Parts: sequence; C-alpha cells; structure tokens
Amino acid sequence: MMKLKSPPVNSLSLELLTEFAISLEKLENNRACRGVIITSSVPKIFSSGLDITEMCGKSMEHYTEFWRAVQEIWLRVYSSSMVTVAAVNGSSPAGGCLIALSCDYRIMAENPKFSIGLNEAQLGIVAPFWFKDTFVNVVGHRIAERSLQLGSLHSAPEAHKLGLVDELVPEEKLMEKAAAVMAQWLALPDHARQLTKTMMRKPVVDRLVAHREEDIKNFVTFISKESIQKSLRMYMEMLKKRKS
Ligand SMILES: CCCCCC/C=C\CC(=O)SCCNC(=O)CCNC(=O)[C@H](O)C(C)(C)COP(=O)(O)OP(=O)(O)OC[C@H]1O[C@@H](n2cnc3c(N)ncnc32)[C@H](O)[C@@H]1OP(=O)(O)O
Repeated sequence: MMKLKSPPVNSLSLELLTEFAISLEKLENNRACRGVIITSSVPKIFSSGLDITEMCGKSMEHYTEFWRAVQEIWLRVYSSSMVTVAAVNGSSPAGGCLIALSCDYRIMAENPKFSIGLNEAQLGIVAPFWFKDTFVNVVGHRIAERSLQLGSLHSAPEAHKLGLVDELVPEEKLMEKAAAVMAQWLALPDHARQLTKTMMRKPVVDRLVAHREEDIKNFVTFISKESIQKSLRMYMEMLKKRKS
C-alpha cells in the first residue's frame, strides 16, 4: 500500500512527486510485489492536485523540472506492470484525479462532500492531452469533453454514475474493499493481465513519450504567461479567502 502523506492537502509538490516516483520504482523492481493500493493518510483529502505554488512565480528551469516530474509520475502509474487500485478516501481535484484515473480500478468513499474531477478550466489552465486521453479512456469522449470544458468537480455519487470511479463504499469499508479487489485482480496470471494492460494503454503512453520535450516546452511557455500567472494567483487567493 502507498499512502500519500503531505498535510494539509497532499498537494503534489516537486518533493512529493519525486518521493512518489522513487517509491513506485522500488515496488516495480520488487518481483514479490504484484500490486499496490494508492490512498491517502490525510483525512478527507486524497490529493488536492498539483501544488499550485510550484507553478507560480518560479523560474523557467523550475517549471521544466516540475513538469518533468509530473510526466514521470503519470508514466509510472499509467504504465505500471503492477495492479494499481486507487482507494479514494477524500477529495481529489485535478492532478489528484489524474493519479486515480491512471490506476486500474478506483474505489471511492461514499461521502457526497468528497469531489473528484479535472477542474483545470476553473483555474484558467488547460489539461494537457495526456490528462485528457487518460480521462477519455475511463469515461468516454462525451462525458470527458463536457466535464473538461466545464472544469467540473463531481461529487462521489455523480462520479460513480459517470464511471469516473468504479465503486462507492462506506468510508469504513474502503480499505477492506480495496484489498478484496486487489485479491480478485491478482488471481489472474500476471503476464496475461500485463500484456492486456500494455495493449490498452500503449498508444496513450507512446504519445507522451514521443512528445515529452515538446510537452514540457508547451507547459513552460503557457505557465510563464503573465495572464496565467495572474489566474493562478487569483485562484490561490480565492482558496485562502474561502477559508477565512
Ligand atoms: C499546458 C499547461 C498545462 C497546465 C496543466 C496543469 C495541470 C494540473 C492542474 C492541477 O492539478 S492544479 C491544482 C488544482 N487543485 C485544485 O483546484 C484544488 C484546490 N484546493 C481545494 O479545493 C481545497 O484546498 C481542498 C483540496 C478541497 C481541501 O479543502 P480544505 O478546506 O480541507 O483545505 P483548504 O483550507 O482549502 O487548503 C489548506 C491549505 O492548502 C492550500 N492548498 C490547497 N490546494 C492546494 C494546491 N493544489 N496547491 C497548493 N496549495 C494548496 C490552501 O491554499 C490552504 O493554504 P493556507 O491558506 O493554509 O496557507
């Protein structure tokens, strides 16, 4: 099991992304480890997505390093040879949702206050093509298009209805259910499951691998624009105001 632990909201900072990638690599290289449940140890939050402070007021070099780390975590989770189950025990906007979408199966706590979705448009930013591709592969084109254009955050019941999460369970049963799902998936021979997973996901993975540097350049150019920086600052201020 891998528990995200970076209070207060598990925002995906460069440090957390790097630690996450190292831990995944260790598991991946351990032949005895055939599956991983990804969850959070922060109450009510799975992950608040990318750490916005990493994308505000920093240098081009920093944005480059940060975005490479975001790509890396997606490549590792999405193309993992292990069975990956997301036990979504709290809200999971944007990058947090991407982590869950990249797993093989998603179980979410049945709490209508928890929300999940790719809400980038609400921040004035655009989800990159590989976020979009991952989303489309889970929910289909129409639902992904509407949800992305509106930057929707869906409540847990709504997310289940849309197929964004596979199952809802009472919070106290989440880990038990995740373990049961893992056992079910691990009952199959690894090679058949792994080859099937690769067949289904390879086109999307290859697309980023082929355009990785271009994608970084795009991100750095986009995020460095004063208008985008202004939107992000305003969004952070809104988060802080909402609190007080
Ligand atoms: C070509 C260009 C491509 C660009 C693609 C970019 C792709 C990905 C985008 C992202 O992932 S951007 C991140 C999107 N995330 C969000 O919109 C979530 C924002 N946060 C929230 O909605 C809430 O914080 C929460 C997660 C629902 C939790 O609410 P709660 O009430 O429990 O906590 P808060 O009081 O709101 O927050 C505590 C503390 O954390 C700060 N914070 C929250 N989220 C982030 C974040 N993502 N990054 C950095 N910091 C975050 C928040 O401001 C509070 O700070 P303080 O006021 O305590 O200093």
